[in-house]
Amino acid sequence: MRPIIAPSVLASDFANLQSEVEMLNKSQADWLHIDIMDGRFVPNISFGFPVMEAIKKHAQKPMDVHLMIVEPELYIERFRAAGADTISVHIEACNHLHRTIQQIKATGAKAGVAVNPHTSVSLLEDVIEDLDLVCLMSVNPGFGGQKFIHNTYRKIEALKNLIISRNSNALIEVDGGVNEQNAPLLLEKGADVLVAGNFVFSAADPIQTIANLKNSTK
Ligand SMILES: O=C(CO)[C@H](O)[C@H](O)COP(=O)(O)O
Repeated sequence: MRPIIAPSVLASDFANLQSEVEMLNKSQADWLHIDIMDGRFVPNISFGFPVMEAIKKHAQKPMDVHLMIVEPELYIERFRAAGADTISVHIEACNHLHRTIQQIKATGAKAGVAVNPHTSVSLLEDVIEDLDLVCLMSVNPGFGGQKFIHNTYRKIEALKNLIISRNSNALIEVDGGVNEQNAPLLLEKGADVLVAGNFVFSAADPIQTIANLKNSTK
């Protein structure tokens, strides 16, 4: 099966956000990946509800929202109201992960959990059946344009085994440093969703670059 491609709007030209979103509408992108950073969970601040709502006004594809914030449970309903179709919270930011996953599902959004490079996927063992998505961070979160962390391949395999053993429907998303070179091996290991920021938006032809990622084969 072809991968789901989710370009990260974080790497787009914010001064021309409408045309960037229209470009994604025309492209083979499946989802728009929306990175929310609070300056506390990660050492960077991206954007919040008004920008997300502006994106939603023009987007013709689902919004995949990655919350890099502390206490995400305080804002789940607002992100859903702002247009999130999938909401991922960080396992490292949740004291009551099971409750937060149920809270996301109660809004009607798909529920995801994001996992930092240092966090073992084995910690998802008791919630994997409840998840629609696991976002494996292949860079330390907070910034686009970083180098892909190689250990991610091993984590995809471990996560895939966990998903199969628990009969879970969770998709495996890889986020950070994804490009045309590493995409085939990511897919071979079991990735379903590829997030790409700089690789797409710095390309001379982003539409063609998205098509190339979409056509990556195992
Ligand atoms: O979550 C993120 C950063 O925390 C970004 O989505 C991720 O880094 C993608 O950007 P790039 O493809 O440029 O690495």
